[in-house]
Amino acid sequence: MSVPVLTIDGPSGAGKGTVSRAAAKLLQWHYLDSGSIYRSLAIAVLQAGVALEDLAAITQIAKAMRLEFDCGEVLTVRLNGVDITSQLATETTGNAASIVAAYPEVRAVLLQKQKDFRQLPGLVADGRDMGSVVFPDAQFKVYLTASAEERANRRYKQLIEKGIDANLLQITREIEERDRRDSERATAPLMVPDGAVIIDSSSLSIRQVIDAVISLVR
Ligand SMILES: Nc1ncnc2c1ncn2[C@@H]1O[C@H](COP(=O)(O)OP(=O)(O)OP(=O)(O)O)[C@@H](O)[C@H]1O
Ligand SMILES: Nc1ccn([C@@H]2O[C@H](COP(=O)(O)O)[C@@H](O)[C@H]2O)c(=O)n1
Repeated sequence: MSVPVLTIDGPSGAGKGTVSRAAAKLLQWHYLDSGSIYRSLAIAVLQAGVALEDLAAITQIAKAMRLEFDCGEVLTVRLNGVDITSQLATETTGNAASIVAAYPEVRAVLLQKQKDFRQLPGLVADGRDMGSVVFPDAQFKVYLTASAEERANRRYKQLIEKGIDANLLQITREIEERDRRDSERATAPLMVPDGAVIIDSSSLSIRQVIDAVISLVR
């Protein structure tokens, strides 16, 4: 029997990470934060001073980069041996990640790295194409969404709590731009995967969403 997978896809700020981490903990399954792979690549590209249009150099960096994940209470990521956790959550990183993630060549290089997370006793995988491309045979699929306004408010609060300077209007614009780029790209666009249960969390608490997701699996 194949290793069970619960995929949680959706737009930025819908609550995928929060809900996926909680679900993985409750189920005692592994956790894949696929966005952090694209974010790590974006950091590597920015650190190397490579332009976000330079596909050949970006693909090379994607092939060569060495990532280590520590999925404790807080996800820790090391890029080529250096802890980059504090840079992962910034909007600069997220926006650059969404640009490099649009290249099919880059996605092809990173596909196997994501599939390798499928280990017993099971996996909760969070991203944009988990249920459609990376784990199309997943036993449980969720598409988690919320209104752009609610997602921008959540992101704003999250950044302020982390002590990161933020502007609500700018975040709203960036979320809408990221939604557009992620949904309109030709390869692995953000979409509701076949067989996914859609949860709109705009007026649900985090607890209510976690309960709904867990009840699908149990
Ligand atoms: N149902 C909810 N109600 C209120 N706040 C929520 C809810 N779900 C998540 N949040 C909050 O919204 C913020 C964004 O959540 P999270 O980082 O999990 O989203 P995400 O979908 O993983 O975003 P991204 O794809 O950009 O990483 C967090 O501060 C989280 O606590
Ligand atoms: N499966 C995925 C996951 C992420 N991306 C791209 O990375 C950006 C950052 O992702 P976060 O979930 O950490 O916000 C996101 O905007 C996507 O462009 C992806 O393409 N596929």
